[in-house]
Amino acid sequence: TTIVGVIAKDCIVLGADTRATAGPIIADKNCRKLHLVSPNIWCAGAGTAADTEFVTSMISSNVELHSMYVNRKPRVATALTMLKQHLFRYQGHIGAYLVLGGYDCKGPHLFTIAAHGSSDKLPYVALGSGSLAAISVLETKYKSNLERHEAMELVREAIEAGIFNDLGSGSNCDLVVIDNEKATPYRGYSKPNERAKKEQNYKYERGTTAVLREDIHKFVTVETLDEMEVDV
Ligand SMILES: CCOc1ccc(-c2cc(C(=O)Nc3ccc(S(=O)(=O)NC(C)=O)cc3)c3ccccc3n2)cc1
Repeated sequence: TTIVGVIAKDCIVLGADTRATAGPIIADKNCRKLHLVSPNIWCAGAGTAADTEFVTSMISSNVELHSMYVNRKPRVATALTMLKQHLFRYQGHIGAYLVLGGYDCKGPHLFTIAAHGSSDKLPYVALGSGSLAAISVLETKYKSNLERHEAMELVREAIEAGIFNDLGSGSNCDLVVIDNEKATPYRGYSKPNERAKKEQNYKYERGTTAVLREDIHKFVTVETLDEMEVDV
């Protein structure tokens, strides 16, 4: 998995690859690793898929309940605290490594949260097995006050570094851009591994291959089997 987050001039951009693995097996070539927490808060997840999906879904519900209770739009800090406390309570046994990003009344916010409940607040982050490849791109090219499209391209390049240099990452790049008005998801923002259209038509007419012999074996009943002489 490669997941990244970047703070730009007027928005937050989160990105993720779409490969799900089970050991050496690719279990899903187009899974979703960007999760909606609230209309203005999203979370990218690395680690155990069930854990990242469930913990973000649970916090999404609790953030909505809290928002209704206090009668205010959700804050990123609220989601952060709920996630940290829940993950700390389970002492790392919930395998969720998260990049939490959003835009609230206090402006843009970007955090990483590790499975044990520790967190960091940073201008750009990368998590997952592809994070070393991704962070090398961000360290090289990140600058403050990136324009929206610049930040989207930087995140795409960081995710594709993970896709092409980490076997645990692959397939496509999903993005979500969050500004002070709305969040815009881009499912399949880039698809650098799309298979080219097949050059040939591999459908052959019936009869192309000659039938040399046809033996039709009737079903053998148990009685027939008993009468049959079988060489062992
Ligand atoms: C008391 C322990 O507290 C901790 C604090 C921080 C981290 C941590 C984890 C990561 C990290 O991303 N680990 C990680 C790797 C692969 C997948 S995966 O999903 O691609 N593969 C598997 C098998 O989970 C997920 C997460 C990380 C990455 C970049 C920079 C810093 C980092 N720090 C771990 C423990």
